Order: sequence, then C-alpha cells, then structure tokens
Amino acid sequence: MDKTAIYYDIAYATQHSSQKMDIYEPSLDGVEPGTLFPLMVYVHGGFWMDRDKSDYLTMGRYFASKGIVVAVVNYRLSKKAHKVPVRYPTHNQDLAQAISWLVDNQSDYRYDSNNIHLVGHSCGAHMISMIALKPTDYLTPSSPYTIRSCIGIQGIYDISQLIRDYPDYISEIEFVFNSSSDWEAPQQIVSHGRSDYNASLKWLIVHAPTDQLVNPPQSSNFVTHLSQQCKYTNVESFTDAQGSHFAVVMKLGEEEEKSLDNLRSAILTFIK
Ligand SMILES: N[C@@H](CC(=O)c1ccccc1NC=O)C(=O)O
Repeated sequence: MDKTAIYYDIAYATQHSSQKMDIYEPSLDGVEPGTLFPLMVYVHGGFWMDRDKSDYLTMGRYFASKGIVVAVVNYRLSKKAHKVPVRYPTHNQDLAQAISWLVDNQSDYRYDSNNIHLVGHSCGAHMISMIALKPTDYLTPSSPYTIRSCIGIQGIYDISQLIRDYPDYISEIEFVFNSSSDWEAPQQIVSHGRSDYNASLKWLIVHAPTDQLVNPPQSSNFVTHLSQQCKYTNVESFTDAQGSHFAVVMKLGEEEEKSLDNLRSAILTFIK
C-alpha cells in the first residue's frame, strides 16, 4: 500500500491563487523517528504560460516512495487572457518565494532544508538555473538552507538561440517578456557566471535526443558553460532517455514505462 501523504494546494504566498504547491511526503513506516528526507522541488514546463502541478501526481508519488519529499510548484503563468499581464521574471520570483517558504516551514514537514534538489523541465530548467546561479538575487529565507543539486530536463537555457533555431516560437512567447532585452545578453542565463554562494552545487543536465520541441544543443552548450565559464566541477550530462519533450517527465513516475528506468535511477543516484 502506498502510504505517501499528499498535502495539496499549500499556499507559499498570497499575491495570487497560482502561488501554491503540492507536497508529497514519504511514508514514515520503518523510518527512524527524526529522520529528515531530501527535498526535491519540481518546476513544470509549458513555455512560462501553460500546464499545472497536477500533471505530476505519479511523479510525486514515485519519488516519495523512494524516500524523497517532493514539492511540485505552481507559479503565476503568462496568459494572454490576463488583464494585468504576468511577465518574466515573475515566474522566477514565485519559484524563489516557494523555495524560501519551504526553507522557513521545514519544521512542519520531514525534509532537510540543507538537502534541497531543484528539478526543472523545459522553461522550468531555465527557472531553476537562474535561481541556482544567482541565489542571493532571488532567495530570502530567514533560516539556513543548501541547494545541493540542480537537475534540468529537456531544458531551455539560451532563449536567443532557441528563437534562432525555431523562429516560429517568437510569436508564441513574445508576451511572456517585457521586451527582447529580457533574454538578450547580458541577462541571458548563459552569460551568467556563478555566485560563490555554493561552489559544490552539482548539476545533472538531461536531454533526450528524441526531443522535437527543444533541441539537445541547448543542454550540451549549457553543460560546457557550467564547467568552463562557471567552473563547476560536478556537471553530468545524461542523454540516455527516450520520449518526446513532455513524455519524458509526464511518464517519469510510471514504473511500467521501462524506457525511463535509466533516467529514474540516474536521478535517484544523483540525489541520494
Ligand atoms: N505551451 C505549449 C508548448 C510548450 O510548452 C513548448 C513548446 C515548444 C518548446 C518548449 C515548450 N515548453 C517549454 O517550457 C505546451 O504547454 O505544450
């Protein structure tokens, strides 16, 4: 029996109804009292404008069944229908508020806020990387914390390059940004060095060669940037995953999806 406890719709801020997350807590059966689990913060993709935490229910349950607390975060989305536009970098600021909330409220849950792992898919990988490279620009918790690793999956890291490679995307994501200067150098993530807050931060950069929506050089170039410009010494690239841009993460928690066994175990080994 799956004894994962799921806490739905926990509000981490009060400016907007999207500022909520679902927290999956592993069963405490057979676990020594006082044990603190690692915390995975999962950030969904959807081009900063679509999708929802509820798509990741099986993924949350899966990693919780392996002894990880999982927080699947929603953030304000840039919707064309919004009267007051939500624009970049609001998404990053919401994610930062979620992480800060998790650090400050750790005593209510069973995770260790010195053992945080950020996982982001597609634009979510861009979001976690922005925060991990410049944590003090974003994070404001009042308690100590350590982000130990970042796992980017089918990530966007270089928006200018993405638009050069897929010119049609500009009309889709234009309204996410105030202007192109939001993503041109020097604001570009690939122009950022690291801040020296956490030199031992580990990176796992995952990209399936079968991704048709975001091309794998986004990831391989970011790996080079992290090692050469940022001088991170623990950067791993993982390309042994099969599936479309979204299938890789939507099916990640389905154990019957054998083609994702390698990725599941790579992530577990990386976090543990
Ligand atoms: N908004 C659309 C498309 C989308 O998200 C997307 C399309 C091309 C490349 C990357 C995408 N998403 C990244 O977060 C969707 O949710 O499927």
